[in-house]
Amino acid sequence: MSTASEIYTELLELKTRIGLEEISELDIACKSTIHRFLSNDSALSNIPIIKIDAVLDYTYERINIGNWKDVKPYLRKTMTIASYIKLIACIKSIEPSSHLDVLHLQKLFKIIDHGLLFGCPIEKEPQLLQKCATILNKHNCEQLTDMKLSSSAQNQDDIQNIDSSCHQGNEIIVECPSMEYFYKEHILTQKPVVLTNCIQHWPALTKWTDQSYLIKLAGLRTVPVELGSKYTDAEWTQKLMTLGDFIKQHIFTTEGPTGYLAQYQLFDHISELKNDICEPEYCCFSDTNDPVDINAWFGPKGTVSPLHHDPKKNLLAQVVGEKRIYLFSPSDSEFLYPHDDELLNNTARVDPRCPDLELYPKYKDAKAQICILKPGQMLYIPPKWWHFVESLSISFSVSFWWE
Ligand SMILES: O=C(O)CCC(=O)C(=O)O
Ligand SMILES: [Fe+2]
Repeated sequence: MSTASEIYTELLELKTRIGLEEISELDIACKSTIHRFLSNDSALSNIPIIKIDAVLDYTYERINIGNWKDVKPYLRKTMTIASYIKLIACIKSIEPSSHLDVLHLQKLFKIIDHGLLFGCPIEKEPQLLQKCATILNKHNCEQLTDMKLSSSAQNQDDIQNIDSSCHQGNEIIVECPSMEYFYKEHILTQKPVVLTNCIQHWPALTKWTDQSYLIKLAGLRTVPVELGSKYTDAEWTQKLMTLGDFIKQHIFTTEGPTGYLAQYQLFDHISELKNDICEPEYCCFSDTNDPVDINAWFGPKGTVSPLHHDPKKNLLAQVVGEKRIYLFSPSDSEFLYPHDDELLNNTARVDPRCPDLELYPKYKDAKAQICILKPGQMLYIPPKWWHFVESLSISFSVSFWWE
């Protein structure tokens, strides 16, 4: 295990990758704090943490005023750079010959994750904060193995123990189709399909069934979690917590509100996890050069994504556990009673598990395709197809959205 001073040295090497051009619009006082750090090795000891905190507080406030999409990139870049400086300053304040303990690591990962959640990549080193996290992880993985889980055997069983009487519905399953077949039969015709045998090689398929692997790799990392049974409920909310706390409080207990790490770009945040998955080749059938949006969906048994549709093509890969999915064609929209509200008009009012035919009589004309997605399978959901997703066990899925 490395000493604080060795880690400090390694982290400091990344400093040369930071340029000031990208934050030239920044307020002069903040800029001078950052500039002092960048221009002189020894200057760091002269910058009290309180000054860096002031830059972080100022930037955080500016970022959180108004609409997220209107935030100026220089503010989010400042958040990234100031988080890096704070990280360096914090390590510098630890006795150089000592080893980092869990409390140190907790504090340091909080700084990195705050920067990743509110900042954005800087040009010359888009992976700046991810690299810092990798450096800390590499040197200190042993520390994290001690974080014991209070998992009961029963909950572990939850991963595998599915009611085998669930019928397979009327979906089609195709074994690893050729690129040509998939393009002609599914992309062009916009027909959903369950694909088997396409992701068998993913390390995630074996690694992620072991929660202690996720805890060891990323237990101290902060992630956003949705709380509440579904996003259409009034009491639904979101919270930031560490992945370790999420696993302990929401994966291995059934008390309290359902927690769902849903629709989150976890692989941009924790880059080590990306090595466990692989972007499917079918995503190359694209009309743009935009990167594929990869999202994680990790939760206990009983998470529900209400009936909704998305604008992009989607391959939903099931890694751990099973999900029941109801699909409806876009031509069934009028039978599903979409909300009128602009924010929710891609979401239907009907719950296909127990449709209220008095309230929603036209639902009787809708044609559901139901499938149970199993580990190692991938469901292709064409753009605008309605889908309702319920987890039947502890579940980890990865979605690939592309245009
Ligand atoms: O798995 C889920 O809960 C929902 C997935 C979904 O809606 C999607 O991938 O677009
Ligand atoms: Fe969706």
